[in-house]
Amino acid sequence: MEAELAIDAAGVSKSFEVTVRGSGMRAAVRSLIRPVRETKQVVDDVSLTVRKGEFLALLGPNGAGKSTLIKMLTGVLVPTSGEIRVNGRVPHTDRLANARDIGAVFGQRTQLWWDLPAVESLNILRDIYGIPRAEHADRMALFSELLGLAGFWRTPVRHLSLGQRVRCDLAAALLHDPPVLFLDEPTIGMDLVVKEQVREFLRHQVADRGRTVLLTTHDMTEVAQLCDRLVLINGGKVAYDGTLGALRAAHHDEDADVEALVRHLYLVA
Ligand SMILES: Nc1ncnc2c1ncn2[C@@H]1O[C@H](COP(=O)(O)OP(=O)(O)OP(=O)(O)O)[C@@H](O)[C@H]1O
Repeated sequence: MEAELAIDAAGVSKSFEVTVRGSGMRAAVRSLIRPVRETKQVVDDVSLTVRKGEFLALLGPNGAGKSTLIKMLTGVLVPTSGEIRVNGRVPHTDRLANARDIGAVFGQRTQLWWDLPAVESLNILRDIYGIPRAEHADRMALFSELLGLAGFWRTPVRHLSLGQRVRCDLAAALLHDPPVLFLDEPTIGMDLVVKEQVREFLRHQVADRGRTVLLTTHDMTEVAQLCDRLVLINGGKVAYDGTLGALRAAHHDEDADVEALVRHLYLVA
């Protein structure tokens, strides 16, 4: 892998074995007695390289295969075929070392302990990662300031609003200072002011801290504001890989609305 690549995926595919059921009671009973299995191709021969310090948007319609791809890049899922290197490692075979060098936020699901205040989860993560206390205190102070956590991080996670909880998840993902950050719909459920605060935080993470970020989102304003490059997945395949500028140029419209351009890509891909 070239030294400047944070992520290098070559010909990656993922399929799942699923049970096919017809509709109606009779079909449901038949499927219990003799289930019909079929292979569902969810990610199909995806090749993708991401340079260190790049802010990449991974876009695509619902069910396109984005989360499945991220789960393979983080080592949660094993590809059916193809090769993945993240920070030079194969994520699913070197999970422990990989976990030290990546952070991940899945907006729909928390990684924090549900019954504990977020600050306690962050303290447990400090011990798991072996972060020196002074470093931990500095990062906590910074995250508290930039993400506005102090107002609610002593509340049990289960009592937090979605937007509050995801901000705590972001702090947890970055606590061990990983060079690569995976964000799967991180601003879901956030109000306008908090969204802007989180975007500013993410900009700082890339511009000042040099992190590599791979972001999936359905919010095209976010993409236009944050990302250097868009990779669009449709039906498990890469349908577009390039900058927003190149996409606009291809449409001969420098001011074209990013949402309209991406919608067009969804339809033609
Ligand atoms: N474990 C699984 N078993 C069977 N099918 C699965 C599994 N996980 C995901 N899928 C299917 O794979 C497809 C892609 O799902 P995925 O979650 O990767 O999509 P996505 O692009 O992240 O969508 P969204 O934008 O809605 O979050 C969907 O059709 C989904 O039902």
